[in-house]
Amino acid sequence: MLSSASSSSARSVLGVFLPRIPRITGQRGGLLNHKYQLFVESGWDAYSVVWAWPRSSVFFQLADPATIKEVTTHRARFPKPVDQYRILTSFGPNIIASEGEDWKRYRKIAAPAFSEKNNKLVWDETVLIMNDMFDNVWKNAPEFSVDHALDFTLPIALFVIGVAGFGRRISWMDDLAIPEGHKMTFKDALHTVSRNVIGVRLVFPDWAMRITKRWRKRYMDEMVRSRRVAEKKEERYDLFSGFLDAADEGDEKLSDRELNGNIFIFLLAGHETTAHTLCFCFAYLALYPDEQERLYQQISSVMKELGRIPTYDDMSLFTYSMAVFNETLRMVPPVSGIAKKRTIPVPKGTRVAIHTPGLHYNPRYWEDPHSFKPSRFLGDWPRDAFLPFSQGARACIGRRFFEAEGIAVMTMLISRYKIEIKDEPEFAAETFEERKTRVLAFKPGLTTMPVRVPLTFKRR
Ligand code: HEM
Repeated sequence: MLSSASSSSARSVLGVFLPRIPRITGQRGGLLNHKYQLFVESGWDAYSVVWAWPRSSVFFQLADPATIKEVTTHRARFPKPVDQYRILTSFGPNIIASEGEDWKRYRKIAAPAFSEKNNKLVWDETVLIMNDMFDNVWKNAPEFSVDHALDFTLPIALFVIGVAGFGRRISWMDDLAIPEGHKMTFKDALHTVSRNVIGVRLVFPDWAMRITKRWRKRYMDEMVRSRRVAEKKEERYDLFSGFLDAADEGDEKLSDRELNGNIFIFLLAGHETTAHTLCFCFAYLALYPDEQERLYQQISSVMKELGRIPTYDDMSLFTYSMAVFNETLRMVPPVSGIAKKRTIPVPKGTRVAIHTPGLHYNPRYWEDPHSFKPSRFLGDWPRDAFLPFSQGARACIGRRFFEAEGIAVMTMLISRYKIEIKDEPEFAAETFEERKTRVLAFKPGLTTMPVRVPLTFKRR
C-alpha cells in the first residue's frame, strides 16, 4: 500500500510524502509525548519527517490501522531496519535484531519454548514470588509504602524471568552471596545485563563493560554447559531449556554466539517491558479508585467462587484485569515506535515506523482517547488499532508470558491490598491533573520508563 496501490490509505500516505517542513523539534521527547497531536497537525493518519543531517532521510510515521496492517503483513516488503537494533546484539545475533533466513531460524527454535507449559510455570512461580514478597519483605504489614513502584515491579519481573526463563529460582531474601567462581550474584548479573544495554554503556568505559560482560557471560556459559551435560533430562519448561532442546534436537543449528545472543534477548525483552507496564498499571489504579474497586470486586468474586488460589487455567475469568492491562498498554505503550523500512525504490534512507501512541490515541478508533477507561476493552473493540505487541509474523512472542505474569501479580496484590498514591507533604496542594502528570511521568528509553510512582499499599 505504501508502495503503489491506489486505496484511500495509500493516497493519504503518498499525500504526505510530499516533503513537509522538517519536524526535527517535533520529534523531541519521544513519540509518546505527542500521542496523536502531530497527526492532527498534518491532517492525515500518516506524516513524514525529513531529516537533513547527519544524512538525508525520510521517515514515515503511521497511525492508520489499515496501512499498518499492510506493513506488518508484508514482512519481506517492509523488513526491520536491523542496523537500528545493533545495540541489542552485544551478546550475539538474535531474534529481535535479525531479518530474513536468520530470523526465521531463530523464531522456529524459539516458538516451542513459549508453550502453555511455560505459561503455567510463569503463573505458578509468580504466585510464589508474590507470597514471598508479602511474607518476607512487606511482612504482611497493614500498610507498606514505596518511593517508586518500579523498586518492586522490577525485581518481580526479574525473578519471574529468572525462574520461568532460565530455570533459576531467586527469592527476595537469598541470592545475596556471590557463588564461588563468580564475581556477581545471579540477580545482579540479570539486572546489569539490561541496565548496561543503554544506560550504563554511556557512562562506563569500554574496558569496564568488557569485564562485567565476562562476569555475566560466565553464568550463561555455566547454564548452557550444565543443561548439555546433564545425564537424566528433567522435565523443564523454562524458556531456556525449551530453546536449548529445540536448538540441539532440530535441523536448525545455532552457533554459541547465536545461542548467547538469543538468551540475552529473552532476558531483556522478558522483564523490562513487564516491569514498566506493571508500574504504570498500579499508578493508574491508585489514581482511579473507582476503577480499582471494580477490579477488586471482580477478583474477589472469582476467588470466592473458586475457593482457592487461582491457577493459570482460571486466567480467562479475570476479564477486568485483562481490560486494565490493555488500557494501560494503550495509554502507555512500552514500545512506542516499531521500525520497518521500505524495499521498493524510494528516496535513499526511507524508513517507516508504526507510531503506536498515535494509533492508540487516534480518535477515529478510540472514543475519548485520553481517558483511562478499561471497560472499553470489555465489549467489541478495534483490534487493529491496538498494537502494544506489534502484529503479524514479527509480533511479540512473549505476549502470553506477560499476560500470565501480569494477571497473577494483579490477582495476588489487589485481593490483599488497596493501592493509593503515597501522601507526601510537598504535594499536598496539587490538583488531580498535576498529580496525574507527576505520577505518570515517563522517560523515553529502550522501553517507556516510569520516572517515579510513589505508592502506599493498605491491607484490605
Ligand atoms: C508488556 C509486555 C511486552 C510488550 C509490550 C512487548 C512488546 C513487543 C513488541 C512491540 C515487539 C516487536 C518489536 C519490534 O518489531 O521491533 C516485541 C517483540 C518480541 N518480544 Fe515482546 N513485549 C512484551 C513482553 C515480552 C516478554 C515477557 C518476552 C519474553 C519472555 C518478550 C519477547 C519478545 C521477543 C523474543 C520479541 C521478538 C520477536 C520477533 O522478532 O520474532 N516480550 N515485543
